[in-house]
Amino acid sequence: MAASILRRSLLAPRCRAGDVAALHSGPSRRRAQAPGPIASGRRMGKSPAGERSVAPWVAVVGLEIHAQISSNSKLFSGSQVQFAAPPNSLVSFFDASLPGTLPALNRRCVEAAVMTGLALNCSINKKSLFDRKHYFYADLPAGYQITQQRLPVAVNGSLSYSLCVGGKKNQMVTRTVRIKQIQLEQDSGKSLHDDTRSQTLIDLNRAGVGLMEVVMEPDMSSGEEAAAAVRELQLILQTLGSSQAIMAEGQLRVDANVSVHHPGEALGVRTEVKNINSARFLARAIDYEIQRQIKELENGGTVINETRAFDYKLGCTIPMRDKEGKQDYRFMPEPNLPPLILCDNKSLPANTNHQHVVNIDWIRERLPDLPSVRRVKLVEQYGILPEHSFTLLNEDGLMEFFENVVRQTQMNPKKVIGWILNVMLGYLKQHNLTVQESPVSSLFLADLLNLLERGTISSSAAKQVLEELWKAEGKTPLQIVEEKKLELIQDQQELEQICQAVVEGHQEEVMEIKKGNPKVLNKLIGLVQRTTRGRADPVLVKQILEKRLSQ
Ligand SMILES: Nc1ncnc2c1ncn2[C@@H]1O[C@H](COP(=O)(O)OP(=O)(O)OP(=O)(O)O)[C@@H](O)[C@H]1O
Ligand SMILES: [Mg+2]
Ligand SMILES: [Mg+2]
Repeated sequence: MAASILRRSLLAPRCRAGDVAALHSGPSRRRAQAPGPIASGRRMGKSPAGERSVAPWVAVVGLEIHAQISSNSKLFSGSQVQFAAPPNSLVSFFDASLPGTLPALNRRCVEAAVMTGLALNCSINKKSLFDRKHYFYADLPAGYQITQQRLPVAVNGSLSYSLCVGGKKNQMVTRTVRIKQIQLEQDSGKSLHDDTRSQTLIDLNRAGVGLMEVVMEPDMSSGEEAAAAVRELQLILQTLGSSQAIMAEGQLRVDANVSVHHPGEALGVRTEVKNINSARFLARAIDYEIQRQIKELENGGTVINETRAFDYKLGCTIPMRDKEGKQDYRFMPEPNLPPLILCDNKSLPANTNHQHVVNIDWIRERLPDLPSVRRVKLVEQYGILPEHSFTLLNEDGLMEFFENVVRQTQMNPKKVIGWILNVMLGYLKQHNLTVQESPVSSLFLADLLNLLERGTISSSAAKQVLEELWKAEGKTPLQIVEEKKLELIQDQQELEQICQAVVEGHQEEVMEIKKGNPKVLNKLIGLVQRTTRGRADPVLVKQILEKRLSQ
């Protein structure tokens, strides 16, 4: 069984995200608990029954995530930070490394890193240091990046994330990945390759922008887990406001370190897939890389410690030529920046100007509710399912939309969530719209649900009204109901007549019901609704038909 799973996955030209995860066993695990095995074909000799036993592989994944700090200016200079500005329009002398320029640390960036560290359960170092990391690249004018290598601002944290598992993906499990450290560092510039002129142009707008590098311990074991962890981190950063974390704008870039080994043996050699800026591609890149390494090792080859890139068009990883071999970064202390000293309530010097210190406790007291807390509150407050609370938070603006509707309608939140997730979200996805772009406002949806709740319209009529509301012509739900005459028919006599006509015209169905097949009744109810364009009161219709058919 295990071997057959392996064969299938090795033969598949591309890994499907989830193939590997499906082979893992066990709940959340720390590193001491080895990640679940992946079936492999490594021959281990014959078992007593004469079958060849197979040693499984274990995949190990560790992420380094660069999050662009949400700040108006850069980490060490006053230049503005702005996406898609004209090239080289946001560059100070310091960003261009002109001699004689000096770094001046941006307080906002320090606060963002402390806030993020606290939200990720890290210890915040009251003293941290800046270092120079040297490498030569055209978009790094100084020849080094200022980072925190020896003593970063935050260490030893953890991040809990949830994902769906099981054959039908209907079971949610929560796992934890340890955070090794969070360091402050500068971003580099951007190289723009002009193939037609065989030129490379440099844009330094991004050079010196503040980044937080979040380094995770190698506690994960599949692309799916990594994608779920990154999504949770993204939500946390956005909740804190420490990074906008928009992946499509390069504000959250992930390097995925991947290795495989046999259980009980030392961790394998890792490769590093660089600069992935989509959760979906991250999952695909990791799962591809795991299978590639297993295949390589099973064919007698070796895995080399190299950096690779993910080609999303081909769905595979390829070696990067620019950083082959082990690089010597010649780390050295940054001589132009003193140690970064933070304080807390206890160590706050007397008579200090608050502008001149960063107080960890002050930041801790002002942390907003994190996504995990918000989800629990949503479940408790509205009685919705935990998995629905995930969807509400995962879709940008959906939770606010839901809460606005709930505030303005008498409908039970448990019913409202169905309309939001099944009807609204389905429509938005189908038309590739964000919640903010929804043609139907929360107020109009609430009005519509109120009409339904009060029994003014049926649920099928409500769907028709929604169809009209998508057109965004400014008409209120009530106006649409009146114009299209969609009010619920509750007149007993009128409904009796319609039901009678349906019964008379469908004698075969009537016989079926009388023979004891009650399901056919729904067909007759459906026919009444078709005649009335969904306006008949379904409760009354059912009563009338049941009475008529029992005679
Ligand atoms: N055997 C392994 N398999 C998979 N991942 C690993 C393994 N060993 C370490 N890692 C992961 O590799 C990453 C190492 O990141 P770190 O920033 O410490 O070093 P680096 O990659 O050498 O530096 P750089 O910041 O220059 O990329 C961590 O995320 C860690 O979890
Ligand atoms: Mg790193
Ligand atoms: Mg790395």
